[in-house]
Amino acid sequence: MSNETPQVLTIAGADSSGGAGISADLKTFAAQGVYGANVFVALTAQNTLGVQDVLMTPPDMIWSQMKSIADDLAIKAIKTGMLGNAETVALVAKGLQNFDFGKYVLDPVMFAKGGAKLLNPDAVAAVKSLLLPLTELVTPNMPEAEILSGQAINNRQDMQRAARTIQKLGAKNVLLKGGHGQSSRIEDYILLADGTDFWLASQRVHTERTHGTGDTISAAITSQLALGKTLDVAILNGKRYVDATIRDGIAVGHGHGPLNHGTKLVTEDTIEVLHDI
Ligand SMILES: Nc1ncnc2c1ncn2[C@@H]1O[C@H](COP(=O)(O)OP(=O)(O)OP(=O)(O)O)[C@@H](O)[C@H]1O
Ligand SMILES: Cc1ncc(COP(=O)(O)O)c(N)n1
Repeated sequence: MSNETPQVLTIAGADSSGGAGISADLKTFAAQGVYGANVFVALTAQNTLGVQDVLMTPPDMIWSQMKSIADDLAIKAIKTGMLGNAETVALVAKGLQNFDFGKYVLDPVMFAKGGAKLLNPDAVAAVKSLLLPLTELVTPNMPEAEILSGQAINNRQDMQRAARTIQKLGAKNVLLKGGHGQSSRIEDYILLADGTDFWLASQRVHTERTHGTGDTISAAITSQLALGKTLDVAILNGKRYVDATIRDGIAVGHGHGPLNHGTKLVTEDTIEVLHDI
């Protein structure tokens, strides 16, 4: 790593199986060539089969971690993942306003792949009112976008409408991820601050090994922003990276296995950029 290596931060939860949360973020940061710092807001006892236990970090300790980083490091971009409850959401929002951590990518993690709740339902209002207005980009999956927008999503028009609603709540730019579902073609929708939009389409990899896809794409985009890329390029490069980590899979665990963050696969041709669909 050279002296020019940008520093980024993740504020999220720990996954003991190493596939999602802060583990996925740090592996992605390293693969993208940035330096990653971390604030642990929760520990989870978790594996590829589910979440067995959760321990939230005491609020004072969350604040101390943020302050320690702000006092010493030069963070260029930040992402948040699992935040757990409304108190932590409010504290992180205060930290984002108090310290300069650069451009902010919000992955509004609500559930693990197996369905376990990673955000109390009563914290959704705090995410909407306190975090969305601070974001450079928010990256909901379909169920999260339905909850944030209050609108059902059954087709592409619904995705566009939900993204517009989320933007009206204060998010500058929106990436609505299309990974959920069974269709063989996956379409992610991007609505930018100036009202322009585009889709990123790819072929679904038919695999159970998708633990941490959301963490990985948001961490890759955060890295790309810290490296100075424009948002549209950052999103495309983030999508290419997560696609390669899924396509070049590894066998770990007995359920929703993790991604291959160390992949050397280059998948430029597998992602289509579409302005009209
Ligand atoms: N089976 C798959 N094959 C190819 N790409 C996928 C697959 N599953 C997800 N992706 C891609 O991975 C990225 C993350 O999408 P997804 O909708 O899975 O997010 P997520 O549900 O937030 O992930 P997580 O479950 O980790 O929170 C998206 O760009 C999506 O298109
Ligand atoms: C600590 C933590 N953060 C985020 C996720 C979401 O990832 P996934 O939905 O792929 O399980 C997770 N399972 N655990």
